[in-house]
Amino acid sequence: MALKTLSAEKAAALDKELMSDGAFSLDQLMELAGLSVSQAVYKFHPPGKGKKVLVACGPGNNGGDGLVAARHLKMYGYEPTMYYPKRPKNELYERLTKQLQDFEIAFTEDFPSALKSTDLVVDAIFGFSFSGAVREPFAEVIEAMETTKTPVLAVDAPSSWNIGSGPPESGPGKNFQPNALISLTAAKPLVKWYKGRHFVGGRFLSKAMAEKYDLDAPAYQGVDQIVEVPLQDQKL
Ligand SMILES: NC(=O)C1=CN([C@@H]2O[C@H](COP(=O)(O)OP(=O)(O)OC[C@H]3O[C@@H](n4cnc5c(N)ncnc54)[C@H](O)[C@@H]3O)[C@@H](O)[C@H]2O)[C@H](O)CC1
Ligand SMILES: [K+]
Repeated sequence: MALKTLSAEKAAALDKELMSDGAFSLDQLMELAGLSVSQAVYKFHPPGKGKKVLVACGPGNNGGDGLVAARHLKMYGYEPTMYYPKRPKNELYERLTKQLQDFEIAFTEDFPSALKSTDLVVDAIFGFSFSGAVREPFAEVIEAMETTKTPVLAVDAPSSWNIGSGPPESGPGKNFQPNALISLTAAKPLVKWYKGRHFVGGRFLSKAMAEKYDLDAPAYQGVDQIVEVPLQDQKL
């Protein structure tokens, strides 16, 4: 079965529609997205494999998903450390950051050093609104994720990849191949170039909305917020 994907433009339009006609707030969508990310971490890298998780957050909502996920990970018994170098003045992100501080979650400004002692990295730097060449300080972070032997789980997209055409032809991210990916709402066309384990999450799509955007609703089981996509179904 071919996997149906959502372009960057359609993903942005769907996001907007969920928050207008769909009557969701961004807080709700981000909470569900981040909860899905935390479940994907648990499935891909259960605490028994190592509890230290370095969560790299970018300046937009992809970074917001990382902030939410970290709070849930702490609840599950992980020891998250946050790398969050660009913090726009935004009430939602500020509240999520305050929650993490209250949960005594550490923040670092030195990604390369933190990477040396972590068991897993969550890449929540860029999602479907990324475009162009990576600007600092994220270029060096992407280069570090590209070469590390530590497993990396990417949120919605491997950061630096073009949503439609995959890894960049040159520069940071050219050889970035995360070990796990959680697509939110639906896979993006970049999954064609992706080789690792793949989860889908973001369990907030009505049947009508899925049909309107020509998406297959994932077969979520019970209380799960994620579904794993078998490799053979990843063909586009
Ligand atoms: N419906 C859903 O599936 C939901 C998904 N969510 C998550 O939101 C992101 C998309 O968030 P958005 O704020 O639109 O953008 P990004 O986080 O991808 O990035 C924007 C951010 O990055 C900066 N930027 C863009 N290009 C570059 C560059 N080349 N170099 C440096 N910086 C760059 C830009 O200026 C912005 O600051 C989606 O992927 C999901 O993860 C929601 O949480 C809920 C609903
Ligand atoms: K990402």
